[in-house]
Amino acid sequence: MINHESIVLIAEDEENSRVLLENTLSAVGYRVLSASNGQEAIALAKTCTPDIIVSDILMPVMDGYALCRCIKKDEALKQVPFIFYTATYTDREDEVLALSLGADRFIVKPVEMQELLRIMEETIESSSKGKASVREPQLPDEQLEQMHNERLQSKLNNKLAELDSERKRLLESEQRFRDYAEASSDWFWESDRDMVITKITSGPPELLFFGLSGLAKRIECATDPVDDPHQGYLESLRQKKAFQDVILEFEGSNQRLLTIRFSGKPYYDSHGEFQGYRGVGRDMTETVALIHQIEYLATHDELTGLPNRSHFWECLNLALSRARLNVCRLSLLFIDVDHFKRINDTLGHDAGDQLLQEIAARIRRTIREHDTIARIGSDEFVLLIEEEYPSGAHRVALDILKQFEAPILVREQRIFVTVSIGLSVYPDDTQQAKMLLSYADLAMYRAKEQGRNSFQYFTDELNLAAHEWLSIENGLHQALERNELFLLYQPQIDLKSRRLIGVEALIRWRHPERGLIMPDKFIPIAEQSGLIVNLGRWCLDTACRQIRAWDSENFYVPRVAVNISARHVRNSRISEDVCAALAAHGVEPGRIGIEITEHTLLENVDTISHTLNDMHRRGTYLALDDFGTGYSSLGYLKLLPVDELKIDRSFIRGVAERDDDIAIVKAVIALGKTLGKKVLAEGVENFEQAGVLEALGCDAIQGYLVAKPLSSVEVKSWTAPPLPFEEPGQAGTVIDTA
Ligand SMILES: Nc1nc2c(ncn2[C@@H]2O[C@@H]3COP(=O)(O)O[C@H]4[C@@H](O)[C@H](n5cnc6c(=O)[nH]c(N)nc65)O[C@@H]4COP(=O)(O)O[C@H]3[C@H]2O)c(=O)[nH]1
Repeated sequence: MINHESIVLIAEDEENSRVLLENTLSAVGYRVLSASNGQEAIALAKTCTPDIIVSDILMPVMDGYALCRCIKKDEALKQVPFIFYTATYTDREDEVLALSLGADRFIVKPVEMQELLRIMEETIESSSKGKASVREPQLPDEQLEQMHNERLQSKLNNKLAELDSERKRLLESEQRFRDYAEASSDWFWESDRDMVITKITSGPPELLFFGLSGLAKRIECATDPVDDPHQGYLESLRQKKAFQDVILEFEGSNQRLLTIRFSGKPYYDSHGEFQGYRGVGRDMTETVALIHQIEYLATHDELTGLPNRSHFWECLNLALSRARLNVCRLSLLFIDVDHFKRINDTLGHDAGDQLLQEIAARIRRTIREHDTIARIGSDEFVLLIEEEYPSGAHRVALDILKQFEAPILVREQRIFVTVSIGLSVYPDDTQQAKMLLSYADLAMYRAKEQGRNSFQYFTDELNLAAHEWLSIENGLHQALERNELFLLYQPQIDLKSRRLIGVEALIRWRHPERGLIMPDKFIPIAEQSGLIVNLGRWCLDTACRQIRAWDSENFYVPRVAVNISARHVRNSRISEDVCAALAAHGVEPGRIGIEITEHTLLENVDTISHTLNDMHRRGTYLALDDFGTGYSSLGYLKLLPVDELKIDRSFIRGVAERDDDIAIVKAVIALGKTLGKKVLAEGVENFEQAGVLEALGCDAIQGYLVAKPLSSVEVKSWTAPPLPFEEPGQAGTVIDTA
């Protein structure tokens, strides 16, 4: 049984072990004295003699062996039983030394606490009852000292060997990581806690001192915000989370665009404080370029560099979606080289390749940047043309045919090549991509049947329209040269005075074979081909010449209004063209009027306002034609120097019967009055309409009631319609003029 007065002295430097022993021994009734080394233990033992000493061996200042030797040399303490309790000095030699020093027991950790308690109790009991004699040192002190030193040396050697092997292990591990790092194309970077990159092992030097969040601005944003890498990366930084394989584009030195793959994870100090990010990066620029090259090779024809058949399908489907969305036409041109096989067989394949490259280059020359060209077979090319009128496509077809008028030089031989072209048009022929291609292919065969070196549309109507279009376009060039064009003049009168205030010049074409052609047949074609500007100049010149001629015949026409197309107005030289015509015939500026449609104004208001102001400043009278059909912004109307609003014929037709037409006409007249502009109604055909317009306060009218378009001679014998505007025997319409 433990004597409750028993004092145990523990010598142990390792705090946890010491506290464990203290608690255990106190719990079973020992009075415990604790020391963290031999020296402290001696001091304690001298003040209060313990009943037993339990000591570790490896301790700072004074180890367990030295403690035991001191105790055994001390007359007052040498009978105190001594137990070594060790975890490090565990060799047989250690036990021999311990017991030789006079220790009672040598216990190697770990040992069950119960077992330790039993041994301690047994040792105290035998020493107190004198059952066992006090253990004395077994060897002379010098020998013990030598043994002690040997043990220490041996332990030191062991420790050194251990440290050495640890160092080797660390070196090996470091070398391993260095090898990994050097073998890898990744580079390493580190940021400070402000997320500024402060270290980088290699990689783009521009990254040094760059903020991590700043890099996000350089990330290509995905179209889908759900997997937008930009946002994900920034969110990781905000939450100080790791991020992996973020792809970003970075402008390196010489403005070279680099693509970088970037991964990082936060790191912390021993207190868990965030210190920054560490990570790896990799230059992906070459890989990305390679991917692009692979993509390019997969989608392009090697010989000509044009998109290949599979890529063409993609382009076609995309173009069809666009055409559907923009409600416009899409023309597909199928181009096949005539007799290519024969040429190829005769010249050999290398020459054939050269020929195809030149053919591709010539076709490419005819198209605009946004048109698509592809090579879909050995001698088959396709072209996609997105345009409202198929005329654009057949002009391109003609251009292509023209490109092959000159021979191709291959190996110093002049080779004459022709092509046959088939055209199909979305949505006129079909709405399906596959059919569009087949129809163009079929049309191309028809072109071959017609003798090659020509083009054919898939449908007869388009074929006719296209050829008609072309014949008008070609004819117009000659019409200008051969004086086939002439002007008619339609009088305009003031409603109050019934006097002639001017005439509108309307163009006509006397075609040598087709007879008289009206402007709606050829003006849109002239617009498309660009001839409209020449036509406009011709009209201005003819109108001025006519004014001068009437003047010389003593017939006074105050003003001649000329229709000018949008294309001509956009061309800022219109102002000079007017001046040139006036100057050529000595006509005052106010006697020429320019009519532009409301649509022209709306589509180009910013670009043409300068031109209009210029013309107005020089005295030209400006009228806005077809007014009411384009919903002009009142803001523009106020700012632009327009003198007259011409109410469109479509509103005048119903002005005597339809409430809505009356309302519109009334509103336009009110608007004109408010803005200080004259209002002229066009297309007035009967007395009723004229009466209503007069009652509503319209300034002037033009139309069959006043006169049909007349020749310059007829104008001279024109007389104003009778006053008032009532058909004989008919009562005037009652209208609310409020
Ligand atoms: N039903 C009906 N029609 C009437 C009446 N009074 C006049 N018209 C017709 O209405 C058109 C008025 O010309 P616009 O609105 O400028 O419309 C013109 C104008 O936009 C364009 N145009 C005519 N001449 C030229 C020109 O020299 N240059 C340009 N760029 N366009 C021109 O062609 C369009 C058609 O000209 P035209 O066939 O000469 O047709 C003329 C004229 O003959 C009427 O009471 N009833």
